[in-house]
Amino acid sequence: MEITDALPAPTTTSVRLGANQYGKAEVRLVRVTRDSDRHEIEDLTVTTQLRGVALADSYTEGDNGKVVATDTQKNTVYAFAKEHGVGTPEEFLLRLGRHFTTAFDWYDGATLSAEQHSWERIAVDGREHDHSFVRAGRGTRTAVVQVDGEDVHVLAGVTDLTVLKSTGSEFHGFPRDGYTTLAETDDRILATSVTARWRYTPEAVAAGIDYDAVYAGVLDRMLATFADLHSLALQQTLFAMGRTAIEAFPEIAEVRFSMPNKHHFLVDLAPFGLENPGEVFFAADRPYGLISGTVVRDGVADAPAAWASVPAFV
Ligand SMILES: O=c1[nH]c(=O)c2[nH]c(=O)[nH]c2[nH]1
Repeated sequence: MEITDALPAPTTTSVRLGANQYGKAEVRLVRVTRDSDRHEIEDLTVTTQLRGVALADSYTEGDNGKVVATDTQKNTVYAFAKEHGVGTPEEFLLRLGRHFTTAFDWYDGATLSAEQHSWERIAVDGREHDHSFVRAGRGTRTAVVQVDGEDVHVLAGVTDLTVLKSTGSEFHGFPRDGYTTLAETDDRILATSVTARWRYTPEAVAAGIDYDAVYAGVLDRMLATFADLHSLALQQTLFAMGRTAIEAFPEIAEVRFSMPNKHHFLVDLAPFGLENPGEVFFAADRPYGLISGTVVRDGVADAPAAWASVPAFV
């Protein structure tokens, strides 16, 4: 049998384009308002979806004459954040929706959606910090108990403790080679999602620990240190956060951290005739720097059994 015999006979099947829409999904927008030393941050994930019968040709013929590029839609989100501010997600989306459907009158409709990521100011000594924030919810508390023969180890911790400071962070002085493009900076956003686990000393475990109180105290001190330390690198912030926990609580033997460096890139608004002096950022989700480290109280014995099967660093 020849191969051609196996092909179906030609038919008169016809197809048509059904419902469709297109746009940019999950535009990560962070807007810093820095009119005074007390910064405000607004953080949205925005999705634009545009529709119109006139768009059919783009699907059926490859005719892009009426296709406002999804890249343009993304730029519009950032430029509008600069030009008009953000405000409520509803009003921000209304502005975008009106723009797309009036500036390009062939669009019959649009679906604009947003998730708002809520931040609270970090409180330091009862005072709300001007430019350091923690995601509402303050992370998830974790605990591990290891029984190893007669020994009992207790690890406490937190994960997804997402923090951001809109200034008070620099990064420079790093080696440059032929592959280095990163610009040195003396003012950047520093943001991370802290995973920390701390081990209590066996003596403290035996004597009894007010686990709730230490957990709350460790979080308060770590957050205050994140807020107050003028950071030269996330590595430096990590060490200082571990140090403050160990200094404040004699029950703690060591702290292990994993901290993704959640990069925020300044959006280049110059092509749209707009300046961007540290106000509108693209919050990238990957790749991210991953900074891990352990801070250890001098003089305490190592306890490898405490960490068995617990990832040292995530
Ligand atoms: O705080 C930082 N530490 C790094 O090691 C690093 N590397 C990088 O590209 N940016 C940063 N930021």
